[in-house]
Amino acid sequence: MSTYRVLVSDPISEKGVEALRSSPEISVDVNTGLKPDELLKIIGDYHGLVVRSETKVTPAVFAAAKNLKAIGRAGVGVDNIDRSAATDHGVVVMNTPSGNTISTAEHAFALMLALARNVGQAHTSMISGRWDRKTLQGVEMFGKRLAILGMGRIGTEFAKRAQAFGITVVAYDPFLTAARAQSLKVELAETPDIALAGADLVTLHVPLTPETQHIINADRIKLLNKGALVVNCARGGLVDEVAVKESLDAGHLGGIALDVYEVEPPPADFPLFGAKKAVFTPHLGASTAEAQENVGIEVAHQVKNFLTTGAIVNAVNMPNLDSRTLESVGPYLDLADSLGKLLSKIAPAQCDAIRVSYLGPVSELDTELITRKVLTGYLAAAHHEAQVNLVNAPAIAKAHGLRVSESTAALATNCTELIEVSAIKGEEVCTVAGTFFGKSARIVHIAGHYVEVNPTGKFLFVENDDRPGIVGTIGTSLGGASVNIANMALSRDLPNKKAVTVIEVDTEPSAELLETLRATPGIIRVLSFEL
Ligand SMILES: NC(=O)C1=CN([C@@H]2O[C@H](COP(=O)(O)OP(=O)(O)OC[C@H]3O[C@@H](n4cnc5c(N)ncnc54)[C@H](O)[C@@H]3O)[C@@H](O)[C@H]2O)C=CC1
Ligand SMILES: O=C(O)CCC(=O)C(=O)O
Repeated sequence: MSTYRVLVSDPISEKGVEALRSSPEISVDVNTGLKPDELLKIIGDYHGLVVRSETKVTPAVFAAAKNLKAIGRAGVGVDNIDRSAATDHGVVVMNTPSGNTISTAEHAFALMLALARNVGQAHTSMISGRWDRKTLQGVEMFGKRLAILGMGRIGTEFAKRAQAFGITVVAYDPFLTAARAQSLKVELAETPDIALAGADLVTLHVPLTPETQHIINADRIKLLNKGALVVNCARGGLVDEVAVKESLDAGHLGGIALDVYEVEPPPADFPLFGAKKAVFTPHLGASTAEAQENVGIEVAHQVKNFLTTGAIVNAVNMPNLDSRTLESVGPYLDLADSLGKLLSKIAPAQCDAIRVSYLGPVSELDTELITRKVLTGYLAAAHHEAQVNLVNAPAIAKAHGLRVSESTAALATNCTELIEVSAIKGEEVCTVAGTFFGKSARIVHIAGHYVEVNPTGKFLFVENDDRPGIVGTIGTSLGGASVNIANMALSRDLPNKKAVTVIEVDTEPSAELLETLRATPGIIRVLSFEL
Protein backbone atom coordinates (compact mmCIF):
# COMPACT_ATOMS: atom_id res chain seq x y z
CA MET A 1 0.00 0.00 0.00
CA SER A 2 1.54 3.32 -1.09
CA THR A 3 1.88 6.10 1.43
CA TYR A 4 1.48 9.02 -0.96
CA ARG A 5 -0.87 9.63 -3.89
CA VAL A 6 0.21 11.95 -6.71
CA LEU A 7 -2.12 13.36 -9.38
CA VAL A 8 -0.59 14.32 -12.73
CA SER A 9 -3.24 16.68 -14.13
CA ASP A 10 -1.44 18.00 -17.25
CA PRO A 11 0.43 15.94 -19.84
CA ILE A 12 4.05 15.30 -18.84
CA SER A 13 6.52 12.92 -20.47
CA GLU A 14 6.07 9.18 -19.92
CA LYS A 15 9.60 9.08 -18.43
CA GLY A 16 8.46 11.61 -15.84
CA VAL A 17 5.46 9.47 -14.89
CA GLU A 18 7.75 6.40 -14.72
CA ALA A 19 10.17 8.29 -12.43
CA LEU A 20 7.29 9.02 -10.04
CA ARG A 21 6.08 5.42 -10.19
CA SER A 22 9.61 4.15 -9.41
CA SER A 23 8.99 4.75 -5.72
CA PRO A 24 6.94 2.04 -3.97
CA GLU A 25 5.78 4.73 -1.56
CA ILE A 26 4.01 6.63 -4.34
CA SER A 27 0.94 5.76 -6.39
CA VAL A 28 0.31 7.91 -9.45
CA ASP A 29 -2.89 8.82 -11.28
CA VAL A 30 -2.59 10.54 -14.64
CA ASN A 31 -5.85 12.38 -15.21
CA THR A 32 -5.46 15.26 -17.65
CA GLY A 33 -7.99 17.73 -19.00
CA LEU A 34 -10.02 17.82 -15.78
CA LYS A 35 -12.65 20.56 -15.53
CA PRO A 36 -12.25 22.83 -12.46
CA ASP A 37 -15.19 21.19 -10.62
CA GLU A 38 -13.83 17.71 -11.40
CA LEU A 39 -10.44 18.67 -9.92
CA LEU A 40 -12.14 20.04 -6.80
CA LYS A 41 -13.94 16.73 -6.26
CA ILE A 42 -10.80 14.55 -6.30
CA ILE A 43 -7.93 16.76 -5.11
CA GLY A 44 -8.61 15.95 -1.44
CA ASP A 45 -7.26 12.42 -2.01
CA TYR A 46 -3.79 13.55 -3.14
CA HIS A 47 -0.54 14.45 -1.40
CA GLY A 48 1.21 15.66 -4.57
CA LEU A 49 0.04 17.41 -7.75
CA VAL A 50 2.06 17.69 -10.97
CA VAL A 51 0.98 20.33 -13.51
CA ARG A 52 2.13 22.24 -16.56
CA SER A 53 0.23 25.45 -17.35
CA GLU A 54 -3.28 24.18 -18.09
CA THR A 55 -4.38 23.24 -14.57
CA LYS A 56 -5.40 26.33 -12.61
CA VAL A 57 -4.58 25.77 -8.95
CA THR A 58 -6.87 28.34 -7.34
CA PRO A 59 -7.62 29.13 -3.66
CA ALA A 60 -10.72 26.89 -4.01
CA VAL A 61 -8.46 23.97 -5.03
CA PHE A 62 -6.25 24.54 -1.98
CA ALA A 63 -9.29 24.71 0.30
CA ALA A 64 -10.38 21.28 -1.00
CA ALA A 65 -6.85 19.83 -1.00
CA LYS A 66 -6.77 18.68 2.62
CA ASN A 67 -3.83 16.30 2.15
CA LEU A 68 -1.83 18.23 -0.43
CA LYS A 69 1.83 18.78 0.49
CA ALA A 70 3.55 19.62 -2.79
CA ILE A 71 2.88 20.92 -6.29
CA GLY A 72 5.44 20.33 -9.01
CA ARG A 73 5.30 22.55 -12.10
CA ALA A 74 6.88 20.90 -15.13
CA GLY A 75 8.16 24.22 -16.49
CA VAL A 76 9.13 27.71 -15.35
CA GLY A 77 6.10 30.01 -14.93
CA VAL A 78 3.96 29.30 -11.89
CA ASP A 79 1.31 31.91 -12.64
CA ASN A 80 -1.35 29.17 -12.93
CA ILE A 81 -0.76 28.37 -9.25
CA ASP A 82 -2.00 30.76 -6.54
CA ARG A 83 1.28 31.03 -4.70
CA SER A 84 0.00 32.88 -1.68
CA ALA A 85 -2.84 30.36 -1.17
CA ALA A 86 -0.25 27.57 -1.50
CA THR A 87 1.91 29.19 1.19
CA ASP A 88 -1.07 29.79 3.52
CA HIS A 89 -2.04 26.11 3.19
CA GLY A 90 1.53 24.96 3.79
CA VAL A 91 1.93 23.50 0.29
CA VAL A 92 5.40 23.72 -1.22
CA VAL A 93 5.46 24.79 -4.89
CA MET A 94 8.46 23.69 -6.97
CA ASN A 95 9.23 24.41 -10.63
CA THR A 96 11.87 23.12 -13.05
CA PRO A 97 13.64 26.30 -14.08
CA SER A 98 16.19 25.13 -16.60
CA GLY A 99 14.80 22.09 -18.45
CA ASN A 100 13.02 24.10 -21.16
CA THR A 101 15.41 27.06 -21.53
CA ILE A 102 16.99 26.05 -24.84
CA SER A 103 13.69 25.02 -26.43
CA THR A 104 12.07 28.33 -25.53
CA ALA A 105 15.03 30.42 -26.67
CA GLU A 106 15.04 28.51 -29.98
CA HIS A 107 11.29 29.00 -30.41
CA ALA A 108 11.53 32.74 -29.74
CA PHE A 109 14.36 32.93 -32.27
CA ALA A 110 12.33 30.95 -34.80
CA LEU A 111 9.46 33.40 -34.35
CA MET A 112 11.75 36.36 -34.89
CA LEU A 113 13.15 34.88 -38.11
CA ALA A 114 9.68 33.87 -39.29
CA LEU A 115 8.48 37.43 -38.70
CA ALA A 116 11.46 39.01 -40.45
CA ARG A 117 11.09 36.78 -43.52
CA ASN A 118 7.26 36.49 -43.62
CA VAL A 119 7.41 32.69 -43.37
CA GLY A 120 3.83 32.36 -42.09
CA GLN A 121 2.29 34.65 -44.70
CA ALA A 122 4.35 33.07 -47.50
CA HIS A 123 3.13 29.61 -46.52
CA THR A 124 -0.53 30.73 -46.39
CA SER A 125 -0.14 32.55 -49.71
CA MET A 126 1.48 29.56 -51.46
CA ILE A 127 -1.09 26.99 -50.36
CA SER A 128 -3.85 29.30 -51.60
CA GLY A 129 -2.27 29.13 -55.07
CA ARG A 130 -0.26 32.37 -55.20
CA TRP A 131 3.43 32.99 -56.07
CA ASP A 132 3.85 36.34 -54.38
CA ARG A 133 7.52 37.44 -54.37
CA LYS A 134 6.93 41.21 -54.14
CA THR A 135 4.82 41.87 -51.06
CA LEU A 136 6.61 39.23 -49.02
CA GLN A 137 10.02 40.89 -49.07
CA GLY A 138 11.61 40.69 -45.61
CA VAL A 139 14.42 42.25 -43.58
CA GLU A 140 17.84 40.92 -42.58
CA MET A 141 18.77 40.26 -38.98
CA PHE A 142 22.42 41.16 -39.58
CA GLY A 143 23.46 44.55 -38.18
CA LYS A 144 20.16 45.18 -36.39
CA ARG A 145 19.79 46.40 -32.81
CA LEU A 146 17.97 44.00 -30.50
CA ALA A 147 16.50 44.87 -27.08
CA ILE A 148 16.14 41.96 -24.67
CA LEU A 149 13.99 42.60 -21.62
CA GLY A 150 14.88 39.93 -19.03
CA MET A 151 18.42 38.51 -19.17
CA GLY A 152 17.75 35.34 -17.19
CA ARG A 153 18.18 31.84 -18.56
CA ILE A 154 16.17 32.21 -21.79
CA GLY A 155 17.17 35.85 -22.46
CA THR A 156 20.84 34.86 -22.19
CA GLU A 157 20.44 31.95 -24.62
CA PHE A 158 18.58 34.22 -27.05
CA ALA A 159 21.42 36.78 -26.86
CA LYS A 160 24.03 34.14 -27.83
CA ARG A 161 22.02 33.16 -30.89
CA ALA A 162 21.46 36.79 -31.85
CA GLN A 163 25.19 37.55 -31.62
CA ALA A 164 25.91 34.66 -33.98
CA PHE A 165 23.65 36.46 -36.48
CA GLY A 166 25.65 39.70 -36.20
CA ILE A 167 22.97 41.48 -34.16
CA THR A 168 23.90 44.12 -31.53
CA VAL A 169 22.27 43.23 -28.22
CA VAL A 170 21.18 45.69 -25.55
CA ALA A 171 19.65 44.19 -22.41
CA TYR A 172 17.56 45.45 -19.53
CA ASP A 173 17.24 43.36 -16.38
CA PRO A 174 17.29 44.85 -12.85
CA PHE A 175 19.56 41.99 -11.72
CA LEU A 176 22.05 42.19 -14.59
CA THR A 177 25.39 43.48 -13.33
CA ALA A 178 27.85 45.43 -15.47
CA ALA A 179 30.40 42.60 -15.12
CA ARG A 180 27.91 39.97 -16.31
CA ALA A 181 26.76 42.20 -19.20
CA GLN A 182 30.39 42.60 -20.21
CA SER A 183 31.05 38.86 -20.09
CA LEU A 184 27.93 38.26 -22.20
CA LYS A 185 29.06 41.02 -24.59
CA VAL A 186 25.75 42.86 -24.35
CA GLU A 187 25.10 46.57 -23.73
CA LEU A 188 23.58 47.11 -20.31
CA ALA A 189 20.58 49.46 -20.31
CA GLU A 190 19.62 51.11 -17.03
CA THR A 191 15.91 51.26 -17.86
CA PRO A 192 13.55 49.48 -20.26
CA ASP A 193 13.15 52.78 -22.13
CA ILE A 194 16.90 53.05 -22.75
CA ALA A 195 16.97 49.46 -24.04
CA LEU A 196 14.02 50.02 -26.35
CA ALA A 197 15.04 53.42 -27.73
CA GLY A 198 16.18 52.89 -31.32
CA ALA A 199 15.73 49.08 -31.27
CA ASP A 200 14.81 47.21 -34.47
CA LEU A 201 14.02 43.97 -32.70
CA VAL A 202 12.57 43.24 -29.24
CA THR A 203 12.24 39.97 -27.35
CA LEU A 204 10.70 39.53 -23.90
CA HIS A 205 11.96 37.03 -21.32
CA VAL A 206 10.60 38.30 -18.00
CA PRO A 207 8.02 36.81 -15.64
CA LEU A 208 4.59 38.46 -15.52
CA THR A 209 4.49 40.62 -12.37
CA PRO A 210 2.77 43.92 -11.50
CA GLU A 211 5.99 45.68 -12.70
CA THR A 212 6.17 43.84 -16.02
CA GLN A 213 2.44 43.94 -16.87
CA HIS A 214 2.25 45.77 -20.25
CA ILE A 215 6.00 46.38 -20.21
CA ILE A 216 5.45 46.90 -23.95
CA ASN A 217 2.84 49.67 -24.10
CA ALA A 218 1.91 52.46 -26.51
CA ASP A 219 4.58 54.88 -25.20
CA ARG A 220 7.36 52.33 -25.37
CA ILE A 221 6.39 51.16 -28.87
CA LYS A 222 6.97 54.77 -29.99
CA LEU A 223 10.60 54.52 -28.77
CA LEU A 224 11.30 51.69 -31.24
CA ASN A 225 12.57 52.26 -34.76
CA LYS A 226 9.89 52.31 -37.46
CA GLY A 227 9.30 48.77 -38.67
CA ALA A 228 10.54 47.15 -35.44
CA LEU A 229 9.59 43.54 -34.77
CA VAL A 230 8.46 42.36 -31.31
CA VAL A 231 8.48 38.76 -30.05
CA ASN A 232 6.78 37.61 -26.85
CA CYS A 233 7.51 34.04 -25.88
CA ALA A 234 7.34 34.67 -22.13
CA ARG A 235 3.88 35.51 -20.79
CA GLY A 236 0.67 37.04 -22.13
CA GLY A 237 0.05 40.36 -20.40
CA LEU A 238 3.58 41.63 -20.98
CA VAL A 239 2.40 43.21 -24.21
CA ASP A 240 -0.52 45.64 -24.45
CA GLU A 241 -2.23 43.85 -27.33
CA VAL A 242 -4.49 46.84 -28.13
CA ALA A 243 -1.50 49.23 -28.33
CA VAL A 244 0.30 46.76 -30.60
CA LYS A 245 -2.70 46.55 -32.94
CA GLU A 246 -2.95 50.36 -33.12
CA SER A 247 0.75 50.75 -33.86
CA LEU A 248 0.70 48.00 -36.52
CA ASP A 249 -2.32 49.69 -38.14
CA ALA A 250 -0.57 53.08 -38.01
CA GLY A 251 2.47 51.55 -39.74
CA HIS A 252 5.00 52.23 -36.95
CA LEU A 253 5.46 48.73 -35.55
CA GLY A 254 6.67 46.35 -38.25
CA GLY A 255 5.34 43.04 -36.85
CA ILE A 256 4.42 41.01 -33.80
CA ALA A 257 5.06 37.36 -32.98
CA LEU A 258 3.27 35.86 -30.01
CA ASP A 259 3.48 32.47 -28.35
CA VAL A 260 1.59 33.59 -25.24
CA TYR A 261 -1.60 35.61 -24.74
CA GLU A 262 -3.45 37.58 -22.06
CA VAL A 263 -6.21 34.98 -22.37
CA GLU A 264 -5.20 31.45 -23.43
CA PRO A 265 -6.44 30.30 -25.83
CA PRO A 266 -7.22 33.74 -27.27
CA PRO A 267 -10.84 34.29 -28.38
CA ALA A 268 -11.74 33.83 -32.06
CA ASP A 269 -12.13 37.63 -32.40
CA PHE A 270 -8.64 38.29 -30.98
CA PRO A 271 -7.86 41.69 -32.55
CA LEU A 272 -4.31 40.82 -33.62
CA PHE A 273 -5.49 37.88 -35.76
CA GLY A 274 -6.33 40.49 -38.40
CA ALA A 275 -2.80 41.96 -38.42
CA LYS A 276 -0.89 41.71 -41.72
CA LYS A 277 2.56 41.11 -40.28
CA ALA A 278 2.15 38.70 -37.42
CA VAL A 279 3.02 35.15 -36.37
CA PHE A 280 1.13 33.22 -33.70
CA THR A 281 1.86 29.90 -32.01
CA PRO A 282 -0.23 28.24 -29.28
CA HIS A 283 2.20 28.45 -26.30
CA LEU A 284 4.72 26.11 -27.89
CA GLY A 285 7.94 27.52 -26.41
CA ALA A 286 8.60 24.47 -24.24
CA SER A 287 6.91 21.97 -26.54
CA THR A 288 9.83 19.88 -27.72
CA ALA A 289 10.52 16.24 -26.96
CA GLU A 290 13.76 17.24 -25.24
CA ALA A 291 12.31 19.95 -23.00
CA GLN A 292 9.34 17.82 -21.99
CA GLU A 293 11.56 14.91 -21.11
CA ASN A 294 13.82 17.22 -19.07
CA VAL A 295 11.06 18.94 -17.11
CA GLY A 296 8.96 15.77 -16.71
CA ILE A 297 11.84 13.83 -15.17
CA GLU A 298 13.01 16.79 -13.05
CA VAL A 299 9.58 17.52 -11.62
CA ALA A 300 8.96 13.83 -10.90
CA HIS A 301 12.18 13.53 -8.88
CA GLN A 302 11.49 16.76 -7.02
CA VAL A 303 7.97 15.75 -5.97
CA LYS A 304 9.05 12.19 -5.16
CA ASN A 305 12.03 13.32 -3.07
CA PHE A 306 9.98 15.87 -1.20
CA LEU A 307 7.24 13.41 -0.29
CA THR A 308 9.58 10.59 0.67
CA THR A 309 12.55 12.46 2.23
CA GLY A 310 11.49 16.07 2.83
CA ALA A 311 14.17 17.43 0.44
CA ILE A 312 13.04 20.62 -1.30
CA VAL A 313 14.59 21.72 -4.60
CA ASN A 314 13.55 24.70 -6.77
CA ALA A 315 10.85 25.82 -4.37
CA VAL A 316 9.26 29.16 -5.24
CA ASN A 317 7.56 29.76 -1.87
CA MET A 318 10.21 28.76 0.68
CA PRO A 319 13.99 28.31 1.00
CA ASN A 320 15.41 25.17 -0.59
CA LEU A 321 16.27 22.17 1.53
CA ASP A 322 18.20 19.80 -0.70
CA SER A 323 19.33 16.43 0.63
CA ARG A 324 22.80 17.70 1.59
CA THR A 325 21.36 20.70 3.47
CA LEU A 326 18.80 18.40 5.07
CA GLU A 327 21.63 16.23 6.35
CA SER A 328 23.56 19.14 7.89
CA VAL A 329 20.57 21.11 9.15
CA GLY A 330 18.32 18.16 10.16
CA PRO A 331 19.49 17.80 13.80
CA TYR A 332 19.17 21.57 14.31
CA LEU A 333 15.63 21.47 12.90
CA ASP A 334 14.66 18.84 15.50
CA LEU A 335 16.21 20.91 18.31
CA ALA A 336 14.52 24.08 17.00
CA ASP A 337 11.14 22.33 17.00
CA SER A 338 11.63 21.31 20.65
CA LEU A 339 12.74 24.82 21.66
CA GLY A 340 9.66 26.33 19.98
CA LYS A 341 7.35 23.83 21.72
CA LEU A 342 9.07 24.37 25.09
CA LEU A 343 8.71 28.12 24.76
CA SER A 344 5.01 27.76 24.02
CA LYS A 345 4.63 25.91 27.34
CA ILE A 346 6.57 28.19 29.66
CA ALA A 347 6.28 31.67 28.06
CA PRO A 348 3.27 33.91 28.72
CA ALA A 349 0.34 33.53 26.31
CA GLN A 350 -0.16 36.00 23.43
CA CYS A 351 3.46 37.07 22.99
CA ASP A 352 4.22 39.95 20.60
CA ALA A 353 7.52 38.71 19.23
CA ILE A 354 9.87 35.75 18.84
CA ARG A 355 13.61 36.38 18.70
CA VAL A 356 16.03 33.67 17.62
CA SER A 357 19.79 34.05 18.12
CA TYR A 358 22.35 31.72 16.59
CA LEU A 359 25.76 31.66 18.24
CA GLY A 360 28.82 29.76 17.10
CA PRO A 361 29.02 27.33 14.12
CA VAL A 362 25.22 27.04 13.76
CA SER A 363 25.24 30.68 12.61
CA GLU A 364 26.92 29.49 9.37
CA LEU A 365 23.93 27.29 8.42
CA ASP A 366 20.70 28.26 6.66
CA THR A 367 19.24 29.83 9.80
CA GLU A 368 16.07 30.95 8.00
CA LEU A 369 15.00 27.31 7.85
CA ILE A 370 15.85 26.73 11.52
CA THR A 371 13.83 29.80 12.52
CA ARG A 372 10.88 28.47 10.50
CA LYS A 373 11.13 25.25 12.52
CA VAL A 374 11.19 27.17 15.83
CA LEU A 375 7.98 28.86 14.66
CA THR A 376 6.30 25.59 13.69
CA GLY A 377 6.99 24.17 17.18
CA TYR A 378 5.81 27.37 18.88
CA LEU A 379 2.72 28.05 16.76
CA ALA A 380 1.45 24.47 16.78
CA ALA A 381 1.23 24.53 20.57
CA ALA A 382 0.76 28.21 21.47
CA HIS A 383 -1.82 28.97 18.79
CA HIS A 384 -3.21 25.47 18.13
CA GLU A 385 -2.15 25.73 14.51
CA ALA A 386 -2.32 22.04 13.60
CA GLN A 387 -1.48 22.63 9.93
CA VAL A 388 1.60 24.80 10.51
CA ASN A 389 4.74 23.68 8.66
CA LEU A 390 7.99 25.01 7.21
CA VAL A 391 6.14 26.57 4.27
CA ASN A 392 3.44 28.55 6.05
CA ALA A 393 5.04 29.24 9.46
CA PRO A 394 6.10 32.86 8.69
CA ALA A 395 2.68 33.68 7.18
CA ILE A 396 0.85 32.18 10.18
CA ALA A 397 3.14 34.05 12.62
CA LYS A 398 2.36 37.28 10.77
CA ALA A 399 -1.37 36.56 10.85
CA HIS A 400 -1.10 36.23 14.65
CA GLY A 401 0.70 39.59 14.82
CA LEU A 402 3.91 37.88 15.97
CA ARG A 403 7.07 39.75 15.00
CA VAL A 404 9.95 37.40 14.20
CA SER A 405 13.61 38.42 14.26
CA GLU A 406 16.85 36.57 13.86
CA SER A 407 20.46 37.37 14.77
CA THR A 408 23.72 35.52 14.33
CA ALA A 409 27.12 35.78 16.02
CA ALA A 410 30.23 33.77 15.36
CA LEU A 411 31.08 32.87 18.95
CA ALA A 412 28.94 31.28 21.62
CA THR A 413 29.64 32.05 25.28
CA ASN A 414 30.05 28.95 27.46
CA CYS A 415 28.85 26.41 24.86
CA THR A 416 30.51 25.88 21.48
CA GLU A 417 27.25 26.81 19.83
CA LEU A 418 23.83 27.86 20.99
CA ILE A 419 20.34 28.43 19.62
CA GLU A 420 18.61 30.88 21.92
CA VAL A 421 14.90 31.54 21.49
CA SER A 422 12.99 34.26 23.32
CA ALA A 423 9.28 34.99 23.45
CA ILE A 424 8.61 38.64 24.22
CA LYS A 425 5.45 40.15 25.66
CA GLY A 426 5.82 43.86 26.41
CA GLU A 427 8.72 44.09 28.88
CA GLU A 428 8.60 40.39 29.72
CA VAL A 429 11.16 38.13 27.99
CA CYS A 430 11.18 34.35 28.38
CA THR A 431 14.21 32.56 26.91
CA VAL A 432 15.12 28.93 26.25
CA ALA A 433 18.30 27.67 24.60
CA GLY A 434 19.74 24.49 23.21
CA THR A 435 23.09 23.18 22.06
CA PHE A 436 24.89 20.01 21.00
CA PHE A 437 27.28 17.99 23.15
CA GLY A 438 28.98 16.07 20.37
CA LYS A 439 26.04 14.71 18.37
CA SER A 440 23.58 14.86 21.27
CA ALA A 441 21.19 17.79 21.40
CA ARG A 442 20.45 19.26 24.83
CA ILE A 443 18.25 22.02 26.15
CA VAL A 444 20.58 24.05 28.38
CA HIS A 445 18.62 27.12 29.47
CA ILE A 446 15.03 27.43 30.55
CA ALA A 447 13.75 30.83 31.66
CA GLY A 448 17.01 31.98 33.24
CA HIS A 449 18.00 28.58 34.66
CA TYR A 450 20.93 26.48 33.47
CA VAL A 451 19.77 22.86 33.00
CA GLU A 452 20.76 19.88 30.91
CA VAL A 453 17.69 18.22 29.46
CA ASN A 454 16.93 15.92 26.52
CA PRO A 455 15.08 17.78 23.74
CA THR A 456 12.36 15.12 23.38
CA GLY A 457 10.25 13.21 25.85
CA LYS A 458 7.59 13.73 28.54
CA PHE A 459 8.47 16.35 31.14
CA LEU A 460 7.38 17.85 34.41
CA PHE A 461 8.61 21.42 34.93
CA VAL A 462 8.45 22.50 38.55
CA GLU A 463 9.29 25.93 39.99
CA ASN A 464 9.76 25.81 43.71
CA ASP A 465 11.28 27.51 46.74
CA ASP A 466 14.94 26.55 47.15
CA ARG A 467 14.73 24.80 50.51
CA PRO A 468 15.35 21.26 51.83
CA GLY A 469 12.81 18.51 51.31
CA ILE A 470 10.98 19.72 48.17
CA VAL A 471 12.71 17.47 45.67
CA GLY A 472 12.15 14.51 48.00
CA THR A 473 8.44 15.37 48.24
CA ILE A 474 8.16 15.57 44.44
CA GLY A 475 9.89 12.19 44.08
CA THR A 476 7.63 10.59 46.67
CA SER A 477 4.49 11.94 44.94
CA LEU A 478 5.64 10.63 41.56
CA GLY A 479 6.58 7.24 43.03
CA GLY A 480 3.19 7.04 44.74
CA ALA A 481 1.50 7.59 41.38
CA SER A 482 3.76 4.98 39.68
CA VAL A 483 5.38 7.61 37.47
CA ASN A 484 8.98 6.56 36.82
CA ILE A 485 11.65 9.28 36.64
CA ALA A 486 13.93 8.87 33.62
CA ASN A 487 16.04 11.97 34.23
CA MET A 488 16.12 14.98 36.48
CA ALA A 489 17.80 18.40 36.21
CA LEU A 490 17.96 20.88 39.07
CA SER A 491 18.87 24.54 38.83
CA ARG A 492 18.92 27.14 41.59
CA ASP A 493 18.50 30.89 41.58
CA LEU A 494 20.47 31.54 44.78
CA PRO A 495 19.81 35.26 45.33
CA ASN A 496 16.04 34.73 45.02
CA LYS A 497 16.04 31.39 46.83
CA LYS A 498 14.07 29.83 43.96
CA ALA A 499 14.79 26.68 41.95
CA VAL A 500 13.48 24.77 38.95
CA THR A 501 13.32 21.01 38.63
CA VAL A 502 12.90 19.53 35.16
CA ILE A 503 11.93 15.87 35.39
CA GLU A 504 11.79 13.57 32.40
CA VAL A 505 9.16 10.93 33.09
CA ASP A 506 8.29 7.62 31.41
CA THR A 507 4.52 8.12 31.59
CA GLU A 508 2.31 11.18 31.47
CA PRO A 509 1.41 12.38 35.01
CA SER A 510 -2.32 12.25 35.77
CA ALA A 511 -4.37 15.39 36.49
CA GLU A 512 -4.67 14.14 40.08
CA LEU A 513 -0.89 13.92 40.51
CA LEU A 514 -0.46 17.42 39.08
CA GLU A 515 -3.07 18.75 41.54
CA THR A 516 -1.21 17.07 44.43
CA LEU A 517 2.08 18.65 43.37
CA ARG A 518 0.49 22.08 42.89
CA ALA A 519 -0.97 21.89 46.39
CA THR A 520 2.44 21.02 47.93
CA PRO A 521 3.79 23.90 50.10
CA GLY A 522 6.88 25.48 48.49
CA ILE A 523 5.87 24.52 44.93
CA ILE A 524 5.09 27.62 42.86
CA ARG A 525 4.31 26.26 39.36
CA VAL A 526 3.94 22.80 37.83
CA LEU A 527 3.72 22.20 34.07
CA SER A 528 3.45 18.87 32.30
CA PHE A 529 4.26 18.64 28.60
CA GLU A 530 5.72 16.52 25.84
CA LEU A 531 8.46 17.74 23.50
N1 LIG B 1 6.49 30.13 -23.93
C1 LIG B 1 6.82 29.14 -23.16
O1 LIG B 1 6.42 28.00 -23.37
C2 LIG B 1 7.74 29.39 -22.03
C3 LIG B 1 7.74 30.58 -21.37
N2 LIG B 1 8.59 30.79 -20.33
C4 LIG B 1 8.54 32.08 -19.67
O2 LIG B 1 9.73 32.80 -19.99
C5 LIG B 1 10.04 33.72 -18.95
C6 LIG B 1 11.51 33.71 -18.66
O3 LIG B 1 11.93 32.42 -18.24
P1 LIG B 1 13.44 32.16 -17.73
O4 LIG B 1 14.40 32.87 -18.57
O5 LIG B 1 13.57 30.71 -17.53
O6 LIG B 1 13.33 32.86 -16.31
P2 LIG B 1 14.52 33.50 -15.47
O7 LIG B 1 13.98 33.62 -14.10
O8 LIG B 1 15.77 32.78 -15.69
O9 LIG B 1 14.66 34.96 -16.10
C7 LIG B 1 13.77 35.98 -15.89
C8 LIG B 1 14.56 37.25 -15.80
O10 LIG B 1 13.66 38.34 -15.77
C9 LIG B 1 14.27 39.33 -14.97
N3 LIG B 1 13.29 40.32 -14.56
C10 LIG B 1 12.40 40.26 -13.54
N4 LIG B 1 11.68 41.39 -13.51
C11 LIG B 1 12.11 42.17 -14.54
C12 LIG B 1 11.75 43.45 -15.03
N5 LIG B 1 10.80 44.17 -14.43
N6 LIG B 1 12.39 43.92 -16.12
C13 LIG B 1 13.37 43.20 -16.72
N7 LIG B 1 13.78 41.99 -16.29
C14 LIG B 1 13.14 41.47 -15.21
C15 LIG B 1 14.85 38.54 -13.82
O11 LIG B 1 15.86 39.29 -13.14
C16 LIG B 1 15.41 37.34 -14.53
O12 LIG B 1 16.77 37.52 -14.86
C17 LIG B 1 9.14 33.32 -17.79
O13 LIG B 1 8.05 34.20 -17.75
C18 LIG B 1 8.63 31.96 -18.17
O14 LIG B 1 7.40 31.68 -17.59
C19 LIG B 1 9.49 29.85 -19.93
C20 LIG B 1 9.53 28.64 -20.55
C21 LIG B 1 8.60 28.28 -21.61
O1 LIG C 1 4.24 23.63 -20.01
C1 LIG C 1 4.37 24.32 -21.02
O2 LIG C 1 4.42 23.90 -22.15
C2 LIG C 1 4.50 25.82 -20.81
C3 LIG C 1 5.89 26.19 -20.44
C4 LIG C 1 5.92 27.52 -19.83
O3 LIG C 1 5.21 28.41 -20.17
C5 LIG C 1 6.86 27.75 -18.73
O4 LIG C 1 7.66 26.85 -18.43
O5 LIG C 1 6.79 28.83 -18.14
